[in-house]
Amino acid sequence: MSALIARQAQPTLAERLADLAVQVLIDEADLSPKPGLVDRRGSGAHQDLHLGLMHASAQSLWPAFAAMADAARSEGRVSQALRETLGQLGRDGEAEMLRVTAGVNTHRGAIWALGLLSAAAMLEGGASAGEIAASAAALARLDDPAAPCNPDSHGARVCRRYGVLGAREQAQYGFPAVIERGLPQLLASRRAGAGEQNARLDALLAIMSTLTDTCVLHRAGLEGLNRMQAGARAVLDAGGAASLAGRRQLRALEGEMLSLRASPGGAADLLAATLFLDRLTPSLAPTGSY
Ligand SMILES: CC(C)(COP(=O)(O)OP(=O)(O)OC[C@H]1O[C@@H](n2cnc3c(N)ncnc32)[C@H](O[C@H]2O[C@H](COP(=O)(O)OP(=O)(O)OP(=O)(O)O)[C@@H](O)[C@H]2O)[C@@H]1O)[C@@H](O)C(=O)NCCC(=O)NCCS
Ligand SMILES: Nc1ncnc2[nH]cnc12
Repeated sequence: MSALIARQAQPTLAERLADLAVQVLIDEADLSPKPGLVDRRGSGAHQDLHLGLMHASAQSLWPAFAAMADAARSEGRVSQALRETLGQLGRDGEAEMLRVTAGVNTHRGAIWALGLLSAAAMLEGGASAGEIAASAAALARLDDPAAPCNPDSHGARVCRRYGVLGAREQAQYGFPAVIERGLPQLLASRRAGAGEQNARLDALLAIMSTLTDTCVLHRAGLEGLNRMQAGARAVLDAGGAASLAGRRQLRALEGEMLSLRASPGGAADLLAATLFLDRLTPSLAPTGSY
């Protein structure tokens, strides 16, 4: 093989970021047992979702993530022009997702979070998770005049009704659910020897314990949100997913979520964002690999 062909076969950084974004979506979907969510065991609280659809949806988003990271490479800094390009690419990604899933919303929140983080990771090569999240926040705070205002999205409706902050603000504040909850818990549970799957479940529960997840509010109201947060805290207080007592609490939480039809889709997206930053930070160096 000629040197030229060998060089062309090397994935670009934008392609590696897209690989990683898709991989963490698949890892999130596969992680089991997750309360109320689609996982390897089944569809959780959903009628129209299943694991194969989550995988197909994740794969369909690769071009959108690669294009967002590539746009950030071309622009080289946080700017209004980059924000507008990302908005268009995000909407194109959503359209492709809806085409592949025949209209089911599988990953709208994930496109938002991982799209911004992929672009920010490209801008902030070699930076810490907090710095990448801060750069994503700066992008999210810029207005996108071309964004269609949808006052009837589930998120917009419950934010108005309950006066809470949703996916938009989570990004604008620098992903506190990821930086202050998910990532520290993932690292702490790993350090305590929980095992990788249990550490990821603990990270999800840490996010659920404080997040105003608009998916849960939309389906189960404030009572559902309070029960989700308290139930997730109870699992962690009992020793986490790796402990027998924690598993008992996790089963109880799952029963409650299913009886309320509640699904923490926003927390699931932020777990994917946690896994993205976790795997990205040590590997952004030019020689690193995912
Ligand atoms: C700014 C946007 C995020 C749009 O926000 P908005 O709140 O108006 O819209 P929603 O349609 O509600 O989408 C927000 C999704 O974000 C996830 N989420 C929820 N709470 C939080 C939170 N506190 N923090 C972070 N993320 C959160 C959640 O996504 C997951 O749930 C989806 C399923 O939800 P839903 O459709 O409600 O599903 P069901 O209950 O199953 O419906 P029914 O069965 O009852 O019908 C699933 O997709 C998960 O991903 C929320 O859904 C942003 O999207 C935007 O403006 N995009 C435009 C493009 C752009 O500018 N992009 C920039 C670069 S990427
Ligand atoms: N595993 C999952 N189940 C249901 N909704 C989701 N949204 C993102 N991940 C999800």
